[in-house]
Amino acid sequence: MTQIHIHGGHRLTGRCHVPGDKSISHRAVMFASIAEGVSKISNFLDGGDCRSTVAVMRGLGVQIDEVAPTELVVHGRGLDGLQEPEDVLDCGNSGTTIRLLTGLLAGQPFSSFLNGTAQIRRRPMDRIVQPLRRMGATIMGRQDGRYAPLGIAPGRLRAFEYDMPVASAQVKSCLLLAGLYAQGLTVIRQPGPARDHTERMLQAMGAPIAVYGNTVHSERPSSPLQPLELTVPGDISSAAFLLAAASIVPDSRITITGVGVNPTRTGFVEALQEMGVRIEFQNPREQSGEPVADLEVQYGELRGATFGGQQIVTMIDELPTLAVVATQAHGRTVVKDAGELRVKETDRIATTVSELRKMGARIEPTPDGFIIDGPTRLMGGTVESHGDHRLAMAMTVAALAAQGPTTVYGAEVTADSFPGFEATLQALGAALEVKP
Ligand SMILES: O=C(O)C1=C[C@@H](OP(=O)(O)O)[C@@H](O)[C@H](O)C1
Ligand SMILES: C=C(OP(=O)(O)O)C(=O)O
Repeated sequence: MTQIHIHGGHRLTGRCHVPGDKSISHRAVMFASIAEGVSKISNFLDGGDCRSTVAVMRGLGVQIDEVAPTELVVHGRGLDGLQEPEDVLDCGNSGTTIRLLTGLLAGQPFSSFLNGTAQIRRRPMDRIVQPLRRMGATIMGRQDGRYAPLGIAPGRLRAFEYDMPVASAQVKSCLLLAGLYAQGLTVIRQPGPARDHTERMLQAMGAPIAVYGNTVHSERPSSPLQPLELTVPGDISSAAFLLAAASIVPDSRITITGVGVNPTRTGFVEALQEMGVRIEFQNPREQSGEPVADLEVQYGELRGATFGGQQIVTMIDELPTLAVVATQAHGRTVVKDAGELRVKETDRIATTVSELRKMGARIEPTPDGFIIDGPTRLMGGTVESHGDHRLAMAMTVAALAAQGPTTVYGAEVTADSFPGFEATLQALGAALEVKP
């Protein structure tokens, strides 16, 4: 079990970059697989979750060449070219992989079986299975389709209209993909603006995806999808750990280059700004249909704030890290409307509270979030990841601002989404070492 040993209090300075965006990397490989022709994907995220997607697409008969770990060439097989897999498709720890793939596979003329780790088998799948069944899909799973493993029978789908009960880009994307294989026009209404990488990428490939505010339409393309030539922007969800660290370790000032700043993903940056952190967007540009900028952040005085409503979906994966920052802010920080945190890799409300309390934080769980009172002088100690990459990295950030040394156990999971996390922090001046 990998451990990270951290000595807090060393300021962070300099420039760095973060690996490619996880959400965009997953989608690029999946969508390139059903395009007609050869796609080139650069700055692909070479992390555990996206490697699961590559393995699954290979299992469906797609040739994917790794020119380098972050440079992929995908030989698209066209909309109707996927092949029946010979074995169960292993989605590893990745919710995005299993949920998007189920939508893609529900309308195929062959059977497939999807599974993952024990962690994936605990996460809810009824949110996709129920609407897909309404489209005519035949999907089996434990507890009537609530949990993986999932078995998908050959299916003919019909379009439908659906009001999503939760703001989830995975559910939306799953249904839009199913819509590409359904007869008629599928209409999806989302309660808030969840990340829109699926819409942007499929539109750029020529798919008939139309967006009207929070409503998205999908239907069967009348011509083949065009292949991609795409450089994946840096992952703002990975940048969040560095932004947080620089915000709470005195005298820090860093610049993170090439970060994707799609407005459906910038909630954490806006939250930090609301708490008083100075963050500058420099050199704004567009890269492969996504907005990108360099982000400069510096340490400063922080104040507590309240976050809820539609802002939550734009920073859902960053909320454990926001809790860490809130321990250093003056006054009370409240996070509400974030019940979705309970069904991620771990129950992130419970695990964030239990681990931060070990370092002396004043944090209370609520059914749909947490309440943090600050500022608190965090004390170094022994904490664990619970097998959750976001938690391992959030606790490392807490340790950087703490008094005395900290050990984060179970830290091998940082590579699920941010390979090079520890080395990036070391290069910025953090005092930490990794023990395998
Ligand atoms: O679509 C995506 O790429 C993702 C959507 C979010 O999940 P939900 O759709 O369950 O909110 C997020 O938590 C996950 O890390 C990636
Ligand atoms: C929730 C996450 O991912 P997934 O749902 O793809 O497992 C995450 O990366 O924080």
